[in-house]
Amino acid sequence: QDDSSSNPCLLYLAQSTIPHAGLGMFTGTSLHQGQLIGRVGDIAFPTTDQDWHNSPLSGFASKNEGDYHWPLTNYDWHAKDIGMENEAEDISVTVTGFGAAPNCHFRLLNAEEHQAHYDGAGLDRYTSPGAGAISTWINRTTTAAWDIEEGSELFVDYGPNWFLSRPGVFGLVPLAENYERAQGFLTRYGQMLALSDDLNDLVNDRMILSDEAQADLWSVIKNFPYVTRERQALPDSHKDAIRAIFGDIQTVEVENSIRSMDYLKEHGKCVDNIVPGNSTIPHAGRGAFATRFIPKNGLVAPAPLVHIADKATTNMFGEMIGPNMNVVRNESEILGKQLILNYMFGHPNSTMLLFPYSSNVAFINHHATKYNAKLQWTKDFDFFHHADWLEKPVEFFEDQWTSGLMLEYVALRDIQPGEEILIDYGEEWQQAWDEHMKNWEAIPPEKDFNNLTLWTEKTSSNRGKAGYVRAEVFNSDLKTPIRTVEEQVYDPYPHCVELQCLVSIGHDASYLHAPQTIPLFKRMWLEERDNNADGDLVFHPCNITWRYNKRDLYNDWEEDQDLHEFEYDAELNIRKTFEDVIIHETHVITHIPWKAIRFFNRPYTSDVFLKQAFRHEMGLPDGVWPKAWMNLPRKE
Ligand SMILES: C[S@@+](CC[C@H](N)C(=O)[O-])C[C@H]1O[C@@H](n2cnc3c(N)ncnc32)[C@H](O)[C@@H]1O
Repeated sequence: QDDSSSNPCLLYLAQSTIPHAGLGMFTGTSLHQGQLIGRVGDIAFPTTDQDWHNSPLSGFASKNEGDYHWPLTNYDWHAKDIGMENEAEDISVTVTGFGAAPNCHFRLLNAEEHQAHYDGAGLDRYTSPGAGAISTWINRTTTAAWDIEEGSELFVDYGPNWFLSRPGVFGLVPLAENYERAQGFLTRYGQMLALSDDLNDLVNDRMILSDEAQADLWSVIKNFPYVTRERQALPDSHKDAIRAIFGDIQTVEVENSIRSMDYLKEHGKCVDNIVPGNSTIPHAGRGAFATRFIPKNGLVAPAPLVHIADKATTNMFGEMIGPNMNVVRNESEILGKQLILNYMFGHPNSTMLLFPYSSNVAFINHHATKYNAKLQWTKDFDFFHHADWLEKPVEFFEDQWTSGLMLEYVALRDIQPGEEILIDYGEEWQQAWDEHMKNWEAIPPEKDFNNLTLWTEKTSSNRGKAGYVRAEVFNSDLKTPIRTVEEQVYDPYPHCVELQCLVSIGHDASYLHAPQTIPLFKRMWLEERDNNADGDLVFHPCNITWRYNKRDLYNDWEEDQDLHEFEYDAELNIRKTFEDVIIHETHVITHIPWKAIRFFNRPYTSDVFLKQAFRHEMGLPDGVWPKAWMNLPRKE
């Protein structure tokens, strides 16, 4: 894997340096602060309204309620952190690679993660049967938070809530403040060992206890039965504790979190043998390409797996009015399936699904005859891969909340650098794809009456609003004037975008106590008031009513930082509740700068929600899929 010094393996999966933490991700090269880790960012999958689609039939009042827990929840990120919050009403995001494999260690957060980018891989919804079948959210990059030595384990920030909400599952992982307190404890402990405030007495070995007694005492402290996060933050060995009294816990932890390159080459698995690129297969989107020569039977990539016991949890339902007059799911109407299903392995005789989550394996496409790789169960990595789970019935996995299975993609022949990696997804998949190709109908943009995607309100005509253009396209166009409501009658924006203005809608409390006052507010847009980080900084839907040319308004407009030539007036219709009273207000705001008017993507309009989008899990062959998991009758 690492035979060329000019092309070393950049990333490894290996046993974490944190005891009992399973897998860890390690860098195969040293990194400078700010440097991209690996070759590209990771792919992200939106899972939408998952609580609602799996809610009890009495339903929730809104799609944001409820708390359906499936194994992928442990690997999910907040949509806002990934830049995907406008995809749907309720959305959580699964990210492969750095989004799933590294551990979190609050003293060693050496890897910083960024947002994903929308890119449809050239699959146009009006012309390609592949549109909507792949994730358009890619390249969520990770960079080094500081200079990192080769062989270091990489840690990302899961956020404290992740651990605070899972004490039973993951033990008491120390948070940043626990390390502070543990460091304080160590200072006192050092003073006690020397019976002196001068910690140099420790170095000079003026301690009141023998080495052996010190080690015993430390083991009593560490092994005391009532676990706390502070105690977990203390170094494991007495030797490290003494070092940490002088340096700090972080220095000791950094040293302990480095594995030698020899160890990684021998015991780790390289996750840098493939990168995404445009697939050689029509309508497939992206594919995975070899970054180096991979010999026959060599490892293409390891694939740790999240298991899901019931594939029905990926079903997405239509809506109906429920017993409490709220919108609940209609059990008899499966409208679609979560996109992530296309990236999971399954078997026609089983309800189980497996999601491979290491870097770039999600990009591996299918070819029924030209496949050059296959899947097999990992034979080593006992600290993670539970071979005995292959004998367990499906019910066992319903209560298993952490992953513990690993497949490997292995080369069936020598693979040259730059070759696309292909596997065989199986006959069922091929049949489903052939069927999809036969039935898929191209719908021209003129027939786009906001009716191509699920859960959007159809219109009877497109009024010229046809075509799918992402908000980002409008937002990056500094030149073109934003159209007023009047202009939009003749020249509307597409259905999929909405204009919003950054305006502070708060006002004097005296008004709120006198709602009989005509709730109309008119004023100029003010930087300090409307774009104030201490304020609410919220965008609200707005109607652009007027446009001014800044040349007519100001002599020195070009000195303005905002080089857009225009300013705008807008009307905002706001609904508020105050002490159970609903108040409708109109805010007329004049002279709004371009930067305070943004286009937003409307929920349920992106390719994932296309009604005709292809959905089918990838198949694992009979010889690989465990018999014990075949809980469905065999189809003829
Ligand atoms: C695991 S993903 C592979 C990566 C995907 N191509 C991408 O761009 O993210 C599986 C999906 O890729 C597409 N795909 C894979 N092999 C294909 C093929 N032979 N023909 C058409 N589409 C294919 C299908 O949309 C399938 O559901």
